[in-house]
Amino acid sequence: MFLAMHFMSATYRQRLHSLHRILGEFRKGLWQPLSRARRQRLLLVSGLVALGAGIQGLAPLALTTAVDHLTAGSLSIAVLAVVTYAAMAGLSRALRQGVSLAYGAVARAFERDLYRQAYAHTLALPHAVHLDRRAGELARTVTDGVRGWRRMLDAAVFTALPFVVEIGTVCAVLLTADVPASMLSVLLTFVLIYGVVFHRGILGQRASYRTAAKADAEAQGVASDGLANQETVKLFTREALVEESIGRAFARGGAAWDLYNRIVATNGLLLSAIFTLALGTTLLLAAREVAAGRMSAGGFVLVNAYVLQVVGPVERLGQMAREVVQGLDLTARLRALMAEPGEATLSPGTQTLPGRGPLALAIQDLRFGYDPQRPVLHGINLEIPAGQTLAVVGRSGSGKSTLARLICGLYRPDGGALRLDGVPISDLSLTALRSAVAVVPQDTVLLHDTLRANLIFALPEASEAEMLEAARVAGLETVVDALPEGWDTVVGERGLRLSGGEKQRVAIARAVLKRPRLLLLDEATSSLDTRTERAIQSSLDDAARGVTTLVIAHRLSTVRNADEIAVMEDGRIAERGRHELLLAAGGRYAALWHAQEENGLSEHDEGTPELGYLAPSALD
Ligand SMILES: Nc1ncnc2c1ncn2[C@@H]1O[C@H](COP(=O)(O)OP(=O)(O)OP(=O)(O)O)[C@@H](O)[C@H]1O
Repeated sequence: MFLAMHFMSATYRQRLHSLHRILGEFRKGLWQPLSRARRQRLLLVSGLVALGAGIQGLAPLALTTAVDHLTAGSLSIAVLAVVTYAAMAGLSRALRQGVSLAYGAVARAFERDLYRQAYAHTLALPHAVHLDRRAGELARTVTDGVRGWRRMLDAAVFTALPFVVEIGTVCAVLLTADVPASMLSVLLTFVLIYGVVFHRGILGQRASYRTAAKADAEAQGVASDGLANQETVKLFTREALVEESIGRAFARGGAAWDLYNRIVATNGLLLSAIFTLALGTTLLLAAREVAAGRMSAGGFVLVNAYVLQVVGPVERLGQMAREVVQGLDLTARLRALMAEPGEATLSPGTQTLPGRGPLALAIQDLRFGYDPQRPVLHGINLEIPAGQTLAVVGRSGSGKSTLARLICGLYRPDGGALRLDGVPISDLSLTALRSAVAVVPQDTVLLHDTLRANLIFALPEASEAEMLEAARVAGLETVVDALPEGWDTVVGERGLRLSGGEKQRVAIARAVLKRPRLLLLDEATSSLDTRTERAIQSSLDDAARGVTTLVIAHRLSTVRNADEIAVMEDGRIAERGRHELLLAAGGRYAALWHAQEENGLSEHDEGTPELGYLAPSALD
């Protein structure tokens, strides 16, 4: 009654339902993308595992025959039966070992496919998702998830499958052999009690396992935060503080693991007690049958062997449940991540941009906020005719970079429209849009690779001559010449071995090499010293000639020649016009210009290029 209630309860059905859903995910995420050859190999491996389990399940029959013939005095048959028994046991073990070898290759292929698929999906997630996560968190989610799936695959092939085959064989033998029904029902009752106790134990373990794993992940987070800030830690001599907080975080994890181990040990003891009772009771019943002459000595051996054989798989099933539960916990975050829609799903446009050459950009009533409660752009209207340059200037935080991010499709507007050559960018595929646009961002992050690899990343098919020309335009040649390994210099993680200005030159060279139809320069030269900036500015002007360009700049002197200048204020365009016109109007632009002039940051005639470092606060 209790058992029936247990298995019919709503939570149990709910769990079955979620297991069904996960199996669906397993099929979709792992099985379907597998190549035919890998599937066949996995099926072959599973077939061999099942064969091994079947042989193991039948082996006690040979032992029973041996005992019966020994007691009956027919030695030769007994010897044959013993040899068969040993051969069966040996074969089933040998199969297991051989299969492990073949399985290793399939499982590694599973892992490779999963890593690739998971990282491809993660890369395709919207920009905002990446900004919201802590560095390293996504990589950890993927690694844990792949480990979890691998555990579950191991458990399915090496535990669940042999369990089904072995139990099936054992049941078939016990039902066909002449074992009294009373003994079978005692055995079945013990197996069910064992199953339920185990199931409850697993639930208790699961909660403490989660707490322990969470504490561990937090401790790892504290440690990686310390490493990521190593420069600050050293400069403030705070090593001891960081070490202590790392130690405390890991100690919290340690206490949680102690609790988990105690629960596992208690459950193990309880299960051993049930097993001992089951074995003892069944063997006593069998002994009574033998004493009453209703069962042969071989039958007694058979019962003993099969009690062990039933409990063995049930125990292994317990291990499997533990593996699956831990696997599910490990994959939980990856499964959630894989369910998040990628950029292409959120921006399902498929159109391409016809023609070649510069694109006309039209922005109408563009509205956007990162947070719906806090709008950043309040209805922007701008156009850049094909081949012209528009400069956007304004205070820090007024929304200039946000505008650039919307143009590249990194975020989707809340309202209004952006059109390239009359085509709404929401109708374009992201590949078509981003192939046409090149961006020089405020902060350039580089790949942990050589300078050459970083530059050629923009256009892998570019010739050496094209690459060198792009480097010349960006003033990168001088940087390369000064490096001992020239183009083969590895720039360090995120490009940390280069100065800000050097990285910016790589970014400019990349944009030039890409030959875009729309160029976005987001304070592209802000990290350069004034003299270098001026040299690169004129090269950039050459490169931008004939390319539609949107320049975001703080230093107004760098954009005075733009075809049009728009002044942005609190997410609105406050003024628009050419430099001279805006200056004459005496509005916000003129005020900014004069403020920079006073700070020596603007050059008001061509002959006095006395510019200093521009602190962003100079505009505020
Ligand atoms: N990823 C983000 N999530 C939430 N808010 C953001 C995000 N990026 C920027 N903001 C906010 O949006 C506003 C506009 O930022 P934006 O970077 O567009 O300004 P900006 O004009 O380019 O500034 P700066 O000249 O300093 O680069 C700011 O208030 C900023 O805090």
